[in-house]
Amino acid sequence: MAKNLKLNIKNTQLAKAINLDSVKDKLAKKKAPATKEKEPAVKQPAAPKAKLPKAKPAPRELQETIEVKEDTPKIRARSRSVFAEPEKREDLEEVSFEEPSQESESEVEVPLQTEEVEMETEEAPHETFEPIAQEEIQPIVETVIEEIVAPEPTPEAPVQKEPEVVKPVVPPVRDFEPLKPVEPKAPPVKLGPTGRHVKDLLPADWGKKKPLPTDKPAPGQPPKKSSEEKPKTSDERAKEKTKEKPARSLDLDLDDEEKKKGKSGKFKEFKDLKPAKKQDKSRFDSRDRQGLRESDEDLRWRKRRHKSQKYEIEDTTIRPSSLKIRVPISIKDLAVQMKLKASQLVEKLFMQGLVLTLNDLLDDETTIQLLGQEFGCEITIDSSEQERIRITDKTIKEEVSLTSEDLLEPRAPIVAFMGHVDHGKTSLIDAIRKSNRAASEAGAITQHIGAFRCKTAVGDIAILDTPGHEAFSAMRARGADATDIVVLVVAGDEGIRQQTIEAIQQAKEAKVTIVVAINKCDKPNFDQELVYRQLSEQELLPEAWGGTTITVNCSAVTGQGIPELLEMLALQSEVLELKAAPSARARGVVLESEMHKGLGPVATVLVQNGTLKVGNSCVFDYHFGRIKTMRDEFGNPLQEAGPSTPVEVTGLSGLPEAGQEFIVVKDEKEAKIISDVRSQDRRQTTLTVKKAVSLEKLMEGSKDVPQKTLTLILRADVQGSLEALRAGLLKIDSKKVDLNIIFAGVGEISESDVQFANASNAVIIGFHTQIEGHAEPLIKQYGVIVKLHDIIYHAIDDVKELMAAQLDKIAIETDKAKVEVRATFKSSQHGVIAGCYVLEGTVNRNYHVKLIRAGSEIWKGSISSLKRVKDDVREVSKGFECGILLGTNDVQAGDLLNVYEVTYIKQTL
Ligand SMILES: Nc1nc2c(ncn2[C@@H]2O[C@H](COP(=O)(O)OP(=O)(O)OP(=O)(O)O)[C@@H](O)[C@H]2O)c(=O)[nH]1
Repeated sequence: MAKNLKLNIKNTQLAKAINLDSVKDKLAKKKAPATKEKEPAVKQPAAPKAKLPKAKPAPRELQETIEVKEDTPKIRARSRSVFAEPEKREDLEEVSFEEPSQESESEVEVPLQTEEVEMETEEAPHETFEPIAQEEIQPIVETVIEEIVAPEPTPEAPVQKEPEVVKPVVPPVRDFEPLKPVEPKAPPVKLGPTGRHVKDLLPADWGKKKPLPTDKPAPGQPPKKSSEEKPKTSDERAKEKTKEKPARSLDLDLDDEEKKKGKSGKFKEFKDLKPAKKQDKSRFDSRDRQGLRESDEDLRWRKRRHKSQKYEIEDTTIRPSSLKIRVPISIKDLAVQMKLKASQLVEKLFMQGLVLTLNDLLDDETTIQLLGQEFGCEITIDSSEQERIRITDKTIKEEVSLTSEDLLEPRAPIVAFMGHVDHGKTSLIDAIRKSNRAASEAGAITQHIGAFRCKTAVGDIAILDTPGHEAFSAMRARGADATDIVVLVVAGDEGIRQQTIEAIQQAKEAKVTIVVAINKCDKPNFDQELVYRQLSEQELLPEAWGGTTITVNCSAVTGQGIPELLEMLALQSEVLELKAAPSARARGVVLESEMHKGLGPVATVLVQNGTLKVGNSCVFDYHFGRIKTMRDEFGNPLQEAGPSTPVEVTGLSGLPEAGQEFIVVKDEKEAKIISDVRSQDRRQTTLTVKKAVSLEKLMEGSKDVPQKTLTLILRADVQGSLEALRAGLLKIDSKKVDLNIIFAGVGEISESDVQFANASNAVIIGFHTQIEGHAEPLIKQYGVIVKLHDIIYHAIDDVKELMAAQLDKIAIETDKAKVEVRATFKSSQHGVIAGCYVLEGTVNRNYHVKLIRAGSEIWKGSISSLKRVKDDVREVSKGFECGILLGTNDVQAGDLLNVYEVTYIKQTL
């Protein structure tokens, strides 16, 4: 207690002294902040003077104190109050008694108006001193004593007030600003809405590097240095005023160095290199106001980070250690999958002796796997899709042979009627079907493959009527492939002809049973023996002659022998043990296809195994479809078609080619996948073939390349006719003219066909088709040649003529007369005129002349003018004189003129 009392007394005395001093300090602080070291020295001598009876002279002492502490920075007093020890908390209390109005005034002052602040701080002591009388001071002292004597002074109370006092003194320092020593005498600054001072938001060199153009030195005064021309910040002004030299910013140091070094200094050079950047920095915009502007250091750091990140991305490319790919694959695609550059693969392949480009295809598994090993990647070949498309690898016969006997049932034979033109195939089928198809056929030639299912006395027969003309060889071959039995129709009055022989060969190649129908037995010149002999020559020895070949004499007109023929077919069917599995998925072959205007692609298919149902999803080689409708040969709708049934189906994605196989798959998606894969493979194959062909042509080019080309566009009503036409045209053999079919399609000749023909200078050949109404004006407009035919060999002959027309005509020279030049006459108008005498023959003015001098030809050309005396004449005969004007003036007396006629003839293919 005693100790506490003693302390209280001391504190009381001190408080009295400090009370006065605090007033002095308060005034002094506003004038100049004191240093921390000097403060005790100032305060302690003031303490004994701070007695209450001697309160009156206090103002004078204060005045003296103020004078003494004039240079003492005010901030020291305040910063001390913040960090003061607990026993010196009186100072803090004093600070709390400072007039808030003055603090607030100084706090709201704008730093750039430093002069005004200084003026206020200088005048403040006078203003404060005069109104503060002794009476006013006394109660303040008492209050202070009471507070200090209080039994439990709360140390937090002054601390809570500290931020209010200190906050304006210590300016907020931005991270990117160079740290500056806290300026003791820095005036309170005004903060912006962002909590930062405007100065801090400005670039460090803002306002320093751009002297105002109007800032010229006053007359008579020395010109200011560049550094002096810069607007001074409040900090600089404070430094100048206190005449202290604290650590300066980097910019100022550099400026000093620049002054020392002159214009050749490094800093100067740097500034010169980046003037634009400097100019940008001097801008002050909303980004600066919001504190979003990045400093140079920030930008440099960002660049460094960006660079390092980039490097890391390149360096950390993750390459697969194993891959599963499909073959064939292009080098480009393989590189993408291996995360490599294509050039790297090309380089490795080159090292292995393979010169390839990016788009070349790799299909050799070993090469691909070796390539993968070079880059540490294990490559396996994905054959799942290849297996998928191999669903038709097994033939239908193989598939049936592998089917369980329980599932197999006997099926109707598929019979193809083949033979020479007009030997009576269609008539014979008609006799069987009791229908008459031949009457409606153009040129009495069967142009389309037909398919029928006939009910006969011996059972059902599926009949294919194949065309007889040679152009249909391809179709016939396909017909033979799809059939079980070939009925070889031979007219008994004519015997075997060329196309009969072809049909025999195709049937033999297809290993199909042959039954010979010797037709037209009703004719008087029917010769059975002749046909037997010819058959035996073709290694088809008739049964009648001890062979195995079945022959039947018949007549389509009278119907003679037709039942025997059907019996023979049934017998052969039994021998062949024709069976199929109706419960299996349907498989078969496309016989015909055409584009129907309303139905789209329509195909005639022959079901060979299984049962085809409406709604089945099928793959037609590289086309697919879902069976929408199904009809028989009479147009009757069907819901399903069993083995050996030809039907017409719709719902296809495209127009399948005759002879292509079809197979039913799980669903439409599966069908699409398979057709897509097949299309892709086909494209690649086509590209390879084209490349090879072009290379071959290139090699042949040096020998004999056709100089002329006839370009064609083909249109036919159905796919079979189109192929037959194309096959017939491609058979035209010519070394002089090349035939180029740029498009072949089913349907009418359209506008686009005409435009295409015009663009490619092509001729359009229409076979069993017609021209669309809109296309006709275009044909006239462009002058495109369009040839329409219903008979295939007429179309082929027409094309041959067109090909021949492409060839240049051959000039043939025929000697007509011999003429001697006996004199020459010069004409100012025409040149030299030869005065001639016709030795032999007749000279016509349309003839040509060879000028012979001393046995050699010196000129060759046409006669420009032929005259008798002064008259132009058409001809001059032997023994007459005439004047001949040639195309040359080099004519002399004694020259001979060989007169000849030039005629042109067409070349043949
Ligand atoms: N006398 C007689 N004439 C027949 C007989 N069969 C066919 N013909 C005639 O022979 C001609 C040709 O008959 P088609 O049935 O068109 O002959 P095709 O073999 O089908 O001819 P392509 O369709 O060109 O292959 C027709 O005029 C028939 O009338 C027959 O048995 N006796």
